[in-house]
Amino acid sequence: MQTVFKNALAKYRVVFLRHGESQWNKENRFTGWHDVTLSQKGVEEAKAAGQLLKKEGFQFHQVYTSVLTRAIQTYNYAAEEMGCHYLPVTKSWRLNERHYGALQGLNKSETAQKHGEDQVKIWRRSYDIPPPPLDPTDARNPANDRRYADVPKDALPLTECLKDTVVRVIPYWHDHIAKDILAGKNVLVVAHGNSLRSIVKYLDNVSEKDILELNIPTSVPLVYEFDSNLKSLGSYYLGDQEEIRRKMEAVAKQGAKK
Ligand SMILES: O=C(O)[C@H](O)COP(=O)(O)O
Repeated sequence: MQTVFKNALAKYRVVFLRHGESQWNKENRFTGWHDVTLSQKGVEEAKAAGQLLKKEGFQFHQVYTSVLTRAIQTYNYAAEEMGCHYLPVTKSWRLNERHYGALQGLNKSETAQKHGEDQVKIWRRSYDIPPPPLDPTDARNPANDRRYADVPKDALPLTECLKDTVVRVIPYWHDHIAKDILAGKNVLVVAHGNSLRSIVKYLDNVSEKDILELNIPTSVPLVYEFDSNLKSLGSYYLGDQEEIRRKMEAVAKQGAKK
């Protein structure tokens, strides 16, 4: 079974999926490029996303993930449910979460307690204000991680604002993902809250002000439909809309004081 487009003018579509809850999402810690695994709840969320995509008749030709374990695991658990482990999976650092700089590892509520909720919202959601950077001598500098050995050193971040994330993600969208979609492939992109916010900002031309309020829930398939020129005709989340609203609100509240 193949699902029909919601918009009668649509020619293409893509499905985006934020990874399921990770161990550090569970502990409410800034994660960024730190590599953590899914929590048990995250595993269940990933499986549920796979079941939902299967039930709705989605079939894919090509998958993209970041090079972070939580996104790769999410695809693997979802693929188990969809019976599509055979699909080609392209992994790129360009789809990684936004680098959270020196905030990585800190608890979000405790950080709000210390620096104020407004400051934490700026660090989490502003378009062009990055969190404090990692010291280049910090062992967590991505240059020390062999998974980035092929990435030019000057492209590896020590912190990123959303604008920086847009700069690394959108060329990848054009050079790889969009080309596959235009070639008629059904594509699934499994990535992260902020790498997906950067794509949504680009596709829907969201203003720098409005992007502040955009929160992407864990492991809920987000479907975009496009016309023949890959212009967005709208998007929708699959699943129980009330539950999805609650999940988005929960993401927004992670930066609240205890
Ligand atoms: O990197 C992280 O901490 C999360 O995955 C995304 O966090 P945010 O919703 O606080 O930006």
